[in-house]
Amino acid sequence: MTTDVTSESAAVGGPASADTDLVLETWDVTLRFGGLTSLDHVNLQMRRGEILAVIGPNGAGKTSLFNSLTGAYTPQEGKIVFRPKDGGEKSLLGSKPHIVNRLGLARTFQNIRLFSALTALENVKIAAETRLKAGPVSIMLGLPKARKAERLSDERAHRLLKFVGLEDKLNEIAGSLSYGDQRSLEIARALATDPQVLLLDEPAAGTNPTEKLELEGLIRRINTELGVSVLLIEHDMRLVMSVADRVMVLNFGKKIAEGTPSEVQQHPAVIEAYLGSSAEDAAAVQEIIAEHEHQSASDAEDGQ
Ligand SMILES: Nc1ncnc2c1ncn2[C@@H]1O[C@H](COP(=O)(O)OP(=O)(O)OP(=O)(O)O)[C@@H](O)[C@H]1O
Repeated sequence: MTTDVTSESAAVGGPASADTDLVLETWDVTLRFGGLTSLDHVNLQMRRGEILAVIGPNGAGKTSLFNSLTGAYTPQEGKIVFRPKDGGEKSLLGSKPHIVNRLGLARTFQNIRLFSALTALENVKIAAETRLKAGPVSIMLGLPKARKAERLSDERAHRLLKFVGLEDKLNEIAGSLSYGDQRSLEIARALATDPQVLLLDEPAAGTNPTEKLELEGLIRRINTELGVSVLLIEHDMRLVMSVADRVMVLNFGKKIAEGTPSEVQQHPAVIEAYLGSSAEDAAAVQEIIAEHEHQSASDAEDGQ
């Protein structure tokens, strides 16, 4: 059974309430692979402008949810709706990934997918060019419209690479960059398509502590400076708890809890879900408990 720990639990699974501006919403999304139910009636409500984290033990269904939102998978049941900022709503269920991207959702992947033989700049320019109005013929003929589009995508790529901290590595081959830099490059490339929602699939995986701190700052700046809503899958609990406005927890394809980081980290169903899972997840639960104890100690001090 879903345990909602937000104060707005009545809204879960129902239609968008008039006073909540939801950018992305799912109703009862169910995805099956043969006899395995990877997502089981999942209701997601993402507010415009928020950083929403999706956590859960290995195999909980997090990537399946991302794949369903971005068109890589088509759930057998349910509804997925995106509400662009200029109004209206678009059904995403069954849409092709490039259509979903054009509508305003961009993602990164758990396993980095860059053009590893191209430079950092070229990787981002290719993504920026998907937003160009110039057609292939005008690009081939070098018509003024195409030259202008080329200049704009070049400027955009430079700006974004600076934004993610790769301005000194523009001309380095993507495959030769450090793991952390490749993750930043993937984020720049996703941002080049000008998304309203950015989906980050385990961006901290494989990064060192310094890179994690930089990533934390970057996610915040994407949210506040670029005004992009961020949906984040992450195993690193410290990062999740520090950066997310709200957290949704999946286990065995079901939503088991949802709320602010402090609400979720105190939730028995969340602790229970993580106990007995992989070593990585067991470490995560230790982080949750330690964070909670630290918070309780601070609250006690504040109360004195
Ligand atoms: N293409 C697929 N074919 C068959 N089963 C799949 C497929 N994709 C996901 N699954 C199954 O769905 C379940 C959820 O997997 P998913 O990758 O969504 O979990 P996750 O929470 O992202 O896990 P992790 O944290 O390990 O990445 C798993 O049992 C997985 O084996």
